[in-house]
Amino acid sequence: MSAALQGPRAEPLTPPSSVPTLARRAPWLALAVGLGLTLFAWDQSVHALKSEQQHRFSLRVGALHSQLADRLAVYEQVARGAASVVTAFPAIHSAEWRHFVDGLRIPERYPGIIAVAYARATPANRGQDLVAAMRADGADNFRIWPESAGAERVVNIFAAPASEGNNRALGFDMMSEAIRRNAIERARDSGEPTATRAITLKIDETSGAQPAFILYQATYRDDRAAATPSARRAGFTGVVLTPVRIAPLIDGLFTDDQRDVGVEIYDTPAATEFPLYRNGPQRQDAPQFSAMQSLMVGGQAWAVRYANLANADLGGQPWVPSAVLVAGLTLSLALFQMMRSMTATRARALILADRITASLRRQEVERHQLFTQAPLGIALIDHDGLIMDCNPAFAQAAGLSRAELIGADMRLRAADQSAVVALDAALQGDSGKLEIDQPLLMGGRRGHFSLHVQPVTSDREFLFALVFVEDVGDKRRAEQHIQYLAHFDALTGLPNRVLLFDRIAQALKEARRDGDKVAVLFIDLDRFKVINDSLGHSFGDEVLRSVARRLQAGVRESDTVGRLGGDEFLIVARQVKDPSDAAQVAEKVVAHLASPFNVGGQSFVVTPSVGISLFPDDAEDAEGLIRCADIAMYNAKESGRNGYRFVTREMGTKSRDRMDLEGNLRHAIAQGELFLVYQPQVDTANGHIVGMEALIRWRHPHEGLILPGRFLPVAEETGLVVAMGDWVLNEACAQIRRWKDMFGLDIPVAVNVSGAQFRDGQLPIKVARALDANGLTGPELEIEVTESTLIEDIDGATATLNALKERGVLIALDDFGTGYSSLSYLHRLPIDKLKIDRSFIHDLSIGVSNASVPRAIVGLGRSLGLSVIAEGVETEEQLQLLRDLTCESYQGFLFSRPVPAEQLDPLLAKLTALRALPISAMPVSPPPAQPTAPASPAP
Ligand SMILES: Nc1nc2c(ncn2[C@@H]2O[C@@H]3COP(=O)(O)O[C@H]4[C@@H](O)[C@H](n5cnc6c(=O)[nH]c(N)nc65)O[C@@H]4COP(=O)(O)O[C@H]3[C@H]2O)c(=O)[nH]1
Repeated sequence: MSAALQGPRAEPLTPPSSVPTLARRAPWLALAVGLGLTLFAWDQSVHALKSEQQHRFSLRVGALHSQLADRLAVYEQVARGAASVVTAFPAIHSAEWRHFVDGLRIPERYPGIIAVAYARATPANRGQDLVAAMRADGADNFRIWPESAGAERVVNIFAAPASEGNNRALGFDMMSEAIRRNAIERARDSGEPTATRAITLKIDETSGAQPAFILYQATYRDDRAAATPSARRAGFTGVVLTPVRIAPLIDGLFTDDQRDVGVEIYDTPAATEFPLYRNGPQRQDAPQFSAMQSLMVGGQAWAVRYANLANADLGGQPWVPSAVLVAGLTLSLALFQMMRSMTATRARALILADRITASLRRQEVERHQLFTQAPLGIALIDHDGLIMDCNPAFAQAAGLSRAELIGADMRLRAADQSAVVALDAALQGDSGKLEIDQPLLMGGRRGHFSLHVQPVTSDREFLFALVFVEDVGDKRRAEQHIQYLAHFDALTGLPNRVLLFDRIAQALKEARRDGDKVAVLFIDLDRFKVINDSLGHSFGDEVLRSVARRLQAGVRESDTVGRLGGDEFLIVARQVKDPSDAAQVAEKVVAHLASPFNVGGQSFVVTPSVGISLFPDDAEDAEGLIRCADIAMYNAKESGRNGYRFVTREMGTKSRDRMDLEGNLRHAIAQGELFLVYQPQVDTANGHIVGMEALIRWRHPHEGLILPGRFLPVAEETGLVVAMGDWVLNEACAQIRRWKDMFGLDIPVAVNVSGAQFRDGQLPIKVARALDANGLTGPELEIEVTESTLIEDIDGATATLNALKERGVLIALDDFGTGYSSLSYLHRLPIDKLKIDRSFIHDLSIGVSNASVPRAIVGLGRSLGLSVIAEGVETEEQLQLLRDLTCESYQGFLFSRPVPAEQLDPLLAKLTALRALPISAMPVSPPPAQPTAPASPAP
């Protein structure tokens, strides 16, 4: 198949170069833009969230800071209030102080304030007065401490609510300690609430450091003293002090929902290392939001740092950035995917388009190849009958060039009118087929063409007509040849059986019409098988061709000579008025074949046996006539060959008998109807029995004894002869065994084997089995085979004979002298004995021959070292002649007919006795021939 006609190859699905780069990159660009926008939106949403949270944080910080400032202001108010009380009641006693402070309900309302105390300023030298006054007020153990002091003392005289710690602080000179002193002096000078830096309160010194501060509010002798610092210093009477622990102060300030904001307080804005207060566990290094605020506490600047703790709920919608991110990514990827699939679809579409285009191109090429290379002639004809196009095969069939054909008017130029009709029909929409034995177009080549004219339409509209042309010349010739082979004999060229039947049928039709007779002559060549077997098939074929020529030359033209097969010919003679007309034809046949044939340098005579049947006398159809002629031919053969016979009623009966015989023979073996007779073979010189030949007989239940000449041909034709031969072999061996046991028989018994047994290939095995079964060694048995059997397949026969010889049996060549072959093969065969055919012995007695053949055979035997026996010796004269020829032995009616085995027992007994005699006592002349009469009908 040409490459153009091959199917499309599987191509990889890669985008073709025609898909633009931009289109291929578009999904990636879209993905990049999508991701960019997503990140931007996410960033914006994060910023918005942060701003919102920052704002909320600021609001909360503002609220917290105000709360803190407010509380401290309230605490300052407490100090101020207490100072007002002291100013109003300078002589206030400790009980009244306690009463006043208890009324403030400090623990509940002012978390972190440890006490509200009052310290009185007194010059150092008036300290004892103060102690005395205090003791007089009920504080028995009151003393001022520490004792070493400056010129001015400010001594803690009242502290409420009463507690062990507060009581312990009584008498403490606060000017003795720098931080306190500093604060008191600022308080004294300013008249405003003044706080210390962060300190550890005296009451906490033992229990552990807790950041605290003390808020001082100075008291004066009268309010006017507050006008200037010096006036205030002059009118200074003491200070109200409120020690405050910072942690409780702040802790109590915030509600639970405010605790997610971390607060750190430092007492100096510069030192933010160690906080006075921290409400979170640890300071966060990088809190999300933080703010530093300052706070004035008693004239002391505090720094307050606010920061959102990790768990801070700053409101807003924190999920929004994540949602934006997820949505953006999803959308970007979806867009990417969609664009990719759109690009892939487009790419696939382009690939498909490419493929379809390629496929269309290929189809175009294929159509063109098909059109140009088609062995069928194709022409396209338009609606005017003009040739639009045609392929080379059409041009070749037409015998014109393509240029001459294109545009030619097919209808005007067609040489055959039927082609014009078919074309007209096609132009009208009808297809048609025809065969023409003309040129396709006038002026073109003549040929035998098969034309098929086919209109081509689309939507019922005629497009053009197609004319297919096939040159069927060769086909027709082949068909004619096949026809010829089907009806004619390939070897001779004569009509065969099929045509003969046809010719007879035709002749019968004519004869019925004209009231004539038809004669059928069945011709079989005598002894043709021998020619074929001995001289070879090609020789036989040449003889058959020569016979055919002579037969044809000898009949009228209206008669038919045919060959049925093998050496059987048939002549059908018409217009036969009388049987004598048929006889004349037969005589002519015999006469024509009478003169010798010369084939391959050899000259010989072939004689025919002819059987004649007549219509309507003998049969009314071909089959019947041939069967009758066949029967008549057999009769002619039986009657001595080389002649003709008309079929008779009796012949028909005989033929039927033959068929009956075949049927009965099949049962004969099984029914035990066969038996053997034995004919002695005698030494010509001394008359001693030297051997015996076993011969088959059939005792038919109705017909009595039947000789082999009648049933053997049937057995051979049907193949029954093989089974029959097996039986003979076994029976003969069994008889040898019996005779051996009875008389110590030591002469061979001969058994005939047919050609079929020989060809069977099993003969040596069967012989060995028969010998073994009867305990025989081999030389007791002699196998007789005819010359023609050997010549059929000389190599196969040699092998069989050698195998038999190896087993020890003797071989005799039967009917010797009747064959056509040269005798050159003899020395190659392991033969022991030649048997001169009885026809030569018979000829001796009637003086036809001068004994040249028997003499030659005896001479041949001697030269080859073979013994020679003559068959059919009936007279003393024949015996004498054989003695003269020094032929060693003979068999024949003269000595004994073939007889059943038991009839030979006396002879064999005698033979045994003779063997026992000394040689001198033996008779010199042969014993008188005493043909033993057969027990049952003479065999
Ligand atoms: N006119 C005349 N005939 C004599 C004379 N002496 C013997 N004959 C006959 O000559 C034939 C000799 O046998 P054959 O040539 O082998 O010829 C045999 C042999 O070819 C064949 N045949 C016989 N028995 C068998 C057998 O068992 N197997 C096969 N395959 N063939 C057998 O049948 C042929 C005919 O056998 P038979 O009828 O028994 O005929 C026998 C025998 O009866 C005589 O003096 N005058």
